[in-house]
Amino acid sequence: MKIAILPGDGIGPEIVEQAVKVLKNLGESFEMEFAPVGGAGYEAAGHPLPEATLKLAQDADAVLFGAVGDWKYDTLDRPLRPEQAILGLRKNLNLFANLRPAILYPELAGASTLKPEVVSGLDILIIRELTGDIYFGQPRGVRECPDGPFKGQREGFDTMRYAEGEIRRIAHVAFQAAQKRDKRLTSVDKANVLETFQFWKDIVIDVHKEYPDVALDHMYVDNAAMQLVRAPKKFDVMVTGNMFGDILSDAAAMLTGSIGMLPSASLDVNNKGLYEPSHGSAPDIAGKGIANPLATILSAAMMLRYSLGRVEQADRIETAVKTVLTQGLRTPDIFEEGCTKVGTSEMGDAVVKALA
Ligand SMILES: NC(=O)C1=CN([C@@H]2O[C@H](COP(=O)(O)OP(=O)(O)OC[C@H]3O[C@@H](n4cnc5c(N)ncnc54)[C@H](O)[C@@H]3O)[C@@H](O)[C@H]2O)C=CC1
Ligand SMILES: CC(C)CC(=O)C(=O)O
Ligand SMILES: [Mg+2]
Repeated sequence: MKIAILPGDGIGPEIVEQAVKVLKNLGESFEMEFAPVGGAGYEAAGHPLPEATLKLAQDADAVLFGAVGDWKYDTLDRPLRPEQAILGLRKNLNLFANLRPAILYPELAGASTLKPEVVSGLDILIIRELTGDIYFGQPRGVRECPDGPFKGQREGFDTMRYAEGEIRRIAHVAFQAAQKRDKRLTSVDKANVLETFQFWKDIVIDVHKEYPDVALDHMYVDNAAMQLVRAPKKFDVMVTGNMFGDILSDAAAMLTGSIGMLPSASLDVNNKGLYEPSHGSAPDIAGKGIANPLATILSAAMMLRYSLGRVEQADRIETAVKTVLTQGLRTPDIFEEGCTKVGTSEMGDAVVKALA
């Protein structure tokens, strides 16, 4: 079984190192091959997604990804910017279904910025469509404004679009996920303003006919953002488009105590996938040895569960993460009085030690 390991930039290499350490201590021999991606890809091969890296990802059984991006690349032409690597991987591997489970470990109830009673017991699943929407829609660019009061000036523009088949397939993923949980699905849209999301809503309602056992409701994205911090436990599964899902899942991350706790799986139709923490490359803390590696370690667990058919191994990792939290070990982002502050590598070592 071959895993492509793409550490990327910033804290990417530090946190991926911990997940690799955990994988190597499970008592199974996974073939792992490393390749540069993002800014590291640009430095190594002049492109954020070098051909060899893409081929490795395509040929592997699963991809473990760190994060890409650094402020120093923000002035490059867009096709050369590090973020194009993760967008390119998602598109080339058809990873249209992004699963972001926001679970609050009871030990971290006090680490959340929200009151413990608002978040304790939280277990929601955000399903984000990942290969469509305004992130990929064409045309886009900067042009001369053709009309209106700003005619003749430069304007920036992007295109929001969703094809029927794109909405149907993510809706099926969401309904099926809800069937395995509390059978409640909230579709998040902006149908009151956007044509694309009225269409989204209509298609989700149509797909619902095939899942009568799931209770479906609809919520505008602005209200959803508010409800996520007001009463997050009311949600079971949420499904939404690429941009809204990007934003809402970062908000949901804070319900779990830190964005360093939120793993993700990005899957194709056959459950082949790329696994990465939901956060970015955190250049502000890179190289300091303080990044929380748990989201990445939990992403590796998702990889074992969804793509590699090693459910028991995934369970072992998730139990080990619970154990280290019970032991009171905390990276600075989730630190509270009375706990033991540890760095990235110490946290990785502790998870390895806790593997039953
Ligand atoms: N999938 C990817 O590779 C993604 C890449 N990015 C890129 O990452 C770079 C930084 O973006 P930001 O907006 O700052 O988002 P970010 O998620 O990297 O960081 C936001 C804040 O969260 C903190 N943080 C993130 N992960 C953490 C962890 N594991 N432990 C402790 N603290 C953590 C950071 O220190 C920062 O204060 C940009 O270049 C951006 O484009 C952003 C999101 C996703
Ligand atoms: C860098 C972006 C393309 C992605 C992002 O913010 C995300 O996937 O959460
Ligand atoms: Mg994001």
